[in-house]
Amino acid sequence: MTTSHPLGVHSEVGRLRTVLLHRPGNELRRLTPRNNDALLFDGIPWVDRAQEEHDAFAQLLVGRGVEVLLLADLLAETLQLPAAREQAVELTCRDLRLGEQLRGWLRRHLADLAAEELAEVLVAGLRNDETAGQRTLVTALMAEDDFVIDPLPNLLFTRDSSVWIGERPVVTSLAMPARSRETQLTELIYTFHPRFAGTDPLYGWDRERVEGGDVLALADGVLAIGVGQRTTPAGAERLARTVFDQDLAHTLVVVPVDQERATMHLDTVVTMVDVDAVVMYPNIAHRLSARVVRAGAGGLDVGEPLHFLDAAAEAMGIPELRVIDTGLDPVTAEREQWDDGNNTLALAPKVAVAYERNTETNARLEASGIEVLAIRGSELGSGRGGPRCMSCPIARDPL
Ligand SMILES: NC(=[NH2+])NCCC[C@H](N)C(=O)O
Repeated sequence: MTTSHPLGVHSEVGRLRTVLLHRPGNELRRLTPRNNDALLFDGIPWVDRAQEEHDAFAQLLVGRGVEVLLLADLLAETLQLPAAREQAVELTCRDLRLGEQLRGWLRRHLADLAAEELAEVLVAGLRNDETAGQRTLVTALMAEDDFVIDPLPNLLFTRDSSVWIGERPVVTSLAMPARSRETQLTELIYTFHPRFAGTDPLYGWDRERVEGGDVLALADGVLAIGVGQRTTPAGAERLARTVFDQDLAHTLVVVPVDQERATMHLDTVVTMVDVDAVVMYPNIAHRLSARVVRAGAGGLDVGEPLHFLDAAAEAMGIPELRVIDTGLDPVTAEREQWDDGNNTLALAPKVAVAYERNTETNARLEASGIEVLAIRGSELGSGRGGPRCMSCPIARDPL
């Protein structure tokens, strides 16, 4: 293990020191052609290969001196603590679909599991036919393969279920039913795990919707927040008030994003690759707008809509936010955007991890002086997320 660095994130591109990943596991084996849409996957991944791809991603990061924390390890360690276990069991069993009888059994069953086993069930879920032959009206009427506890295949995208703003971990609040339980787990980890003792988590899983994929740390004190399919206007407002009150940022750049699957988060269309440069989906680059929001007397001071690049540059206090011109024809651009070509993870200024399949976008990045570290992702990508989605930076060096 690498030596640990002070926790905190003040930019998108400062040298990455510590990152939270989730190695995909049995939760992916729950996907079927009948449930994959609801579980937000566009296909049925070959799980062994997805794990190999993910291991290679993690190895690349370790090779570059990044400390990789795995969510399942942190969760199992957290669940060693009785208070954490109790909270986990209580929240999981709240689900109304269970009914009182099954809930009672589930409480006892979960309470008896060892920490690693409990972590596994919380992530991979539990099917009706795995309830040890419980005979209740609910289990009798549910199909055998219905879930009593839903699996969390999108835990892979650790970017969304928490985000560090300065020295504070923010527990987000996810919009889609298939993901809402994820942040109960990140909240547990940040609240109880000794690695995070002394940090003070913000926000919470049961608040107005904010997803980490919509949050970009443009510069110290300046955040961009996408509002669209996932983060709601009310979520952006609550985040603004929270970060201003806590002095974690002075400016928010609020960016409306089309409410479509292809652009479910801001980071599916724009990510930073240098202190003053972004890679951006060319088909919308000209029409992405934003409002600059600052703390005002008695509330929020909300600016008029500007072009995103102008709003961001103004907020960052720089003359221009450069766009790496990927110059792609609209069809290639659309294909590579769908495959997360714009979803790069910066390891340092001008160094970014990207999916290898987006050859044209990557070639243009290289031509603009960005070192591209290409990873395979044919299986990982079936959940519609790239290197940035699959990583939650916990420590980056100041710029
Ligand atoms: N930050 C991101 N772009 N995350 C991608 C998340 C993909 C995931 N299947 C979902 O629909 O939620």
